[in-house]
Amino acid sequence: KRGGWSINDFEIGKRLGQGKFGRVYLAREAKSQYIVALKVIFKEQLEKYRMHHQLKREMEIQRNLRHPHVLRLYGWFHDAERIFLILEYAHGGELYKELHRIHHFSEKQAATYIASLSHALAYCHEKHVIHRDIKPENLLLDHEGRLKIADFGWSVQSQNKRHTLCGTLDYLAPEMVENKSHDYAVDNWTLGVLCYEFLYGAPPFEADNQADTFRRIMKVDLTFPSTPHVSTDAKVLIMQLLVKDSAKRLSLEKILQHPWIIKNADPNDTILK
Ligand SMILES: CC[C@@H](NC(=O)c1cc2[nH]nc(NC(=O)c3ccc(N4CCN(C)CC4)cc3)c2s1)c1ccccc1
Repeated sequence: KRGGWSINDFEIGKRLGQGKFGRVYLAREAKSQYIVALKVIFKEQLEKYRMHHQLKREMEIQRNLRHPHVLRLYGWFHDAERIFLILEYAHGGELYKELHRIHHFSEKQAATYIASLSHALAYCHEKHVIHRDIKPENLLLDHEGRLKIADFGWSVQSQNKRHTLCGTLDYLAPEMVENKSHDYAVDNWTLGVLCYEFLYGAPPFEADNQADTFRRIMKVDLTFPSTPHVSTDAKVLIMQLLVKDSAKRLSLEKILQHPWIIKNADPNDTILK
């Protein structure tokens, strides 16, 4: 399309999500009738949190990411006070709402999501993109229930200390909590946290307040409720990911070869590459 998009090209539908920097609406491109999600970010908010240039960088990255488990950013445009992102529409909504609705996922469902995330993260790491902010709120489901990592503002958000402090700490790896320089392995830690939460319905280091969550993360204070629906293999994988020394965490490749993943992940759902 020459000359770029404008808000007049779209019919806006219901509001889908609300975040710190903006809102997401269901929208339809008028000529093609193509359904998208339109994320509206207020420039004033961006300036206030000095996020503008970081947003630009993240948008460039996200635009170049093409993977079945990464939500597409088709394009963007802006007007005087807002920036609009044209995003893939994920018909199934937010994964964490599904998790809270059924309390926990089966081992097959949990393993499928962990395999999908591992494939998506391996792809992102090839492109030198570290997610750093994976949590159930950033995971969406498409019309077939397949996982999509959303919210391109990944390093934008995790680099902003204020945001992390007011958000949940449950997913932060020890090196993030200690504010050390971190590398790709933070995502492997997060996969361990997510695998635990998918199976037990709550993250492993949950506590009544931030200080206790910090302490539990730093100590890797990991306990498994005794429940019949979680196999030993699942616990072994979680223990191989929730390792304080980031160099010792299981690699993404090794996760995909793990007996629990091989046994439980649905090969159709975890699209290769
Ligand atoms: C991940 C957070 C991020 N979200 C996005 O970028 C988002 C991008 C994007 N694409 N498609 C979405 N779909 C939905 O949000 C959605 C929600 C509920 C749905 N259902 C309700 C229950 N029903 C039974 C089925 C249909 C269906 C789709 C979202 S959210 C964000 C960031 C900043 C501000 C707002 C939102």
